[in-house]
Amino acid sequence: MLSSRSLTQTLFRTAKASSSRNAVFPATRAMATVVSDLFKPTKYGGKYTVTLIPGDGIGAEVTESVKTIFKSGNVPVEWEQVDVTGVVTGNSHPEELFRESVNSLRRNKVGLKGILYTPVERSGHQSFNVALRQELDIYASVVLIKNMPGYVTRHSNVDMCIIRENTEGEYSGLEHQSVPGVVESLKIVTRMKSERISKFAFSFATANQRKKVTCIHKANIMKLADGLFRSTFHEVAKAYPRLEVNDLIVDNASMQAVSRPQQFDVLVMPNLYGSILSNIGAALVGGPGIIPGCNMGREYAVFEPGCRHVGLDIQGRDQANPTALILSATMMLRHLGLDDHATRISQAVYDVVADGKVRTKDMGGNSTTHDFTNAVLKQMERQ
Ligand SMILES: NC(=O)C1=CN([C@@H]2O[C@H](COP(=O)(O)OP(=O)(O)OC[C@H]3O[C@@H](n4cnc5c(N)ncnc54)[C@H](O)[C@@H]3O)[C@@H](O)[C@H]2O)C=CC1
Ligand SMILES: O=C(O)CCC(=O)C(=O)O
Ligand SMILES: [Mg+2]
Repeated sequence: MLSSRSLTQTLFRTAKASSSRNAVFPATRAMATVVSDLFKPTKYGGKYTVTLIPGDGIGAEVTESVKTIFKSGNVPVEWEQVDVTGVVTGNSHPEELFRESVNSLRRNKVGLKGILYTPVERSGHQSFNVALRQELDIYASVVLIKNMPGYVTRHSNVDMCIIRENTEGEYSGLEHQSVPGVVESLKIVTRMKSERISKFAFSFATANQRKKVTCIHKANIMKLADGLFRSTFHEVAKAYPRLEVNDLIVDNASMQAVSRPQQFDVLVMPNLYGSILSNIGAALVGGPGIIPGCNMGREYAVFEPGCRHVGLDIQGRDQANPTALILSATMMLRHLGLDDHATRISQAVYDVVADGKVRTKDMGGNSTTHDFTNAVLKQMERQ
């Protein structure tokens, strides 16, 4: 097994800024440029087998988009699809399918995933999304928040990377009612996991020629838990004297993110703050439909939309923006060393968005998921 040192050294080695056409959205490329000597997924018959979890809500529709694009682009990937769902109905066996998805990911080491629904009201139903991250120890969530060329939003020049501890913190799932009316919810923070995610963030920043790493916390209130996260971060920072380092309380960071997001470069934080800031960040540059993401560990990598939205309200309407999943899929291709395929597809997506004629509703247009997919296919043919 590779050490976490070799992991972070090999993970994200690429230039942040580039004027080349293929680097229109360089940060996404940077995030995804994973030198694939890390997990060495196996090719059978010239193809990689990748676990595919479409997920609930809009999952089936955006997954279909990716499948169509991969097929048309002759991408050497064979899907092993597991239709695990968080929606509980009378006849389904959600636990069995969940186990099947974990086993498939253990075999293949790489997965592409939509989002699984977690009912708010139902007690005793743990989030499969969270359980998957914990079981596979895919501890680093990486989400890039960057303006898409040609798509104008309130802020320009936003380019920040949110690195989020993915396996503990507020998502530990340890809650109990001590006596009726009194609930204790445990937030677990460990030195080991704080150190590991901090090292990941610094290595990522170094490999991508980024300048600054900011730790986000609430150590003024959670003095022990976030205090440990923050002090561990500063301890790790000593090994990276070339990087500018600071820390910020999460409340202030949220305000700064909506008023002056350009000040942020790489941010590292505990689990829940990562979820909230990823959502704030998405809103800054175009919404959850365009933000790709990945979950990285020492042995496995699972790529999924960075904002992790289910989209139950628009399920089955051909309305979802598939960009977030397509770009997550191109990150996965770079992880597999299939850079040419990745660039061809991601460039087509950026061109379609920049052109502005085919845009889904969330981006102010009237086009359907199918329209967008077809526009990407046409653009790929033109290249
Ligand atoms: N409710 C759940 O089961 C889960 C929730 N979460 C977390 O909770 C937060 C809130 O989740 P929900 O309330 O379920 O949000 P949601 O899934 O209802 O999404 C919020 C809004 O964004 C829209 N949207 C999302 N993805 C889109 C796309 N690709 N194209 C077009 N429109 C899109 C949806 O239609 C919806 O109007 C998320 O940020 C996520 O991190 C994460 C996993 C599961
Ligand atoms: O899995 C869920 O239901 C919620 C998880 C979440 O908020 C996230 O992954 O950002
Ligand atoms: Mg979330």
